[in-house]
Amino acid sequence: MAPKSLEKSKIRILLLEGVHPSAVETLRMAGYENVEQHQKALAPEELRQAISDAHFVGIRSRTQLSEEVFDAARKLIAVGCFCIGTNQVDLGAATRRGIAVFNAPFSNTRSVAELVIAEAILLLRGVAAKNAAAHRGEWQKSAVDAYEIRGKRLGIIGYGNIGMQLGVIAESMGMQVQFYDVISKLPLGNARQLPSLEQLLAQSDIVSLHVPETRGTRNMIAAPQLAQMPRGSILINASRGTVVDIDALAQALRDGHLGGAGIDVFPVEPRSNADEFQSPLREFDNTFLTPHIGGSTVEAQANIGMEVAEKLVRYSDNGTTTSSVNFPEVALPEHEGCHRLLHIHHNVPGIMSAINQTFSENNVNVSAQFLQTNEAVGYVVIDVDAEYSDVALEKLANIDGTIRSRVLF
Ligand SMILES: NC(=O)c1ccc[n+]([C@@H]2O[C@H](COP(=O)([O-])OP(=O)(O)OC[C@H]3O[C@@H](n4cnc5c(N)ncnc54)[C@H](O)[C@@H]3O)[C@@H](O)[C@H]2O)c1
Ligand SMILES: O=C(O)[C@H](O)COP(=O)(O)O
Repeated sequence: MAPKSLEKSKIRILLLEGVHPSAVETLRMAGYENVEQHQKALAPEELRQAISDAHFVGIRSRTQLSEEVFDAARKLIAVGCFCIGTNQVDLGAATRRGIAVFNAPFSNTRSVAELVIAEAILLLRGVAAKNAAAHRGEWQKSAVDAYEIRGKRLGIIGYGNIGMQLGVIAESMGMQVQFYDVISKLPLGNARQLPSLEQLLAQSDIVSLHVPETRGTRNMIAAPQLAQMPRGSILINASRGTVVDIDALAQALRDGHLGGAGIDVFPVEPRSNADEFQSPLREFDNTFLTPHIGGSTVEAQANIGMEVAEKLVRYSDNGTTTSSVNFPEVALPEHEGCHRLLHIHHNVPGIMSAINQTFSENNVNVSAQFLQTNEAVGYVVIDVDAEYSDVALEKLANIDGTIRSRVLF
């Protein structure tokens, strides 16, 4: 028997890692009351247990949703990443199971850019080291190696949402902004795109990283790249910990080649605030080491809570996938007066004709149809008269290439 539209009270939502209360409020306002919240990431076994009967899960950057975890998540319909990065989710595994993944691509960008600007100012003034010394009772009043940021060259690696915003703020403070990106990007203000990473590194006083975690960005800043940076320059990384070779950075600081660093993300981060933070960078006074808080402001978290919860609600209520990171994007109208069938299938030829043929053979009256595909999956949404939805859903579920189907009413 084909599955029925679930009552909202039966839709179980699991929120991990202290997702902001604005998410719960947004879900409740939309009628979703069955929400289980955890302030921390769960250990792997606990996670598999907790996710086993969840229809939606909300995570931040710490929870790893691997193939194994998805295997345990038998009822999962969608994942909400209440953050920007989605590298913690095996997107291929989610897609193969017909699980949509959403994130919040904009809500914490300003918070990251502000932190980077603050660190750039304080590192160029030598404040990190002078502050650490003062805490030990040392008085280091001196103008040696203390600079304004005005007129200095800021090199941004990854000119996306955060990189662009950072560039605009930095330019308003008098910095010369240049960037390197794998894609040609329209520069904002007077920013300049440089053709190679080497050029950017060699020509910047401060380098700030804003790339995602991918195979191509792994250790993109290692010993050879650090050597290309001018003596006394500053490195800031608030992107992902895998992007910088931390041992090579420690060596560059030890040698005095770099003037300082601001590092917010680490190759290995403590699982919780109760665990010790271990890093070869702890010995250096001229570094800011922050616990992955680039996006951790009250404003950002509240906005992210609302933004991602709204996306989950829209997907659950009417099938809209706008801004999904792994699903074809379909923005759908209301479906009052009819039943809506959602069909997620492998993107292979013949599926649409099979659907249309079986509907026509069974006299299913279709009032609207929406289709979008990406290279992996097709997503077709079909509005039918209520009396046909049982038979239509059953037929849909049996079409070759079907990953998943459900009905909304
Ligand atoms: N520290 C934090 O708390 C925090 C907060 C938010 C985001 N982040 C991280 O910052 C990253 C960037 O965020 P965003 O919103 O600007 O992302 P974005 O997708 O808008 O921009 C990323 C940019 O990097 C470019 N890029 C990708 N690979 C590259 C490469 N090998 N070399 C040069 N450029 C490359 C892309 O073309 C794109 O322009 C996120 O993926 C996330 O991992 C961290
Ligand atoms: O990807 C992000 O948005 C950041 O890394 C923030 O992650 P967090 O929500 O775990 O702080």
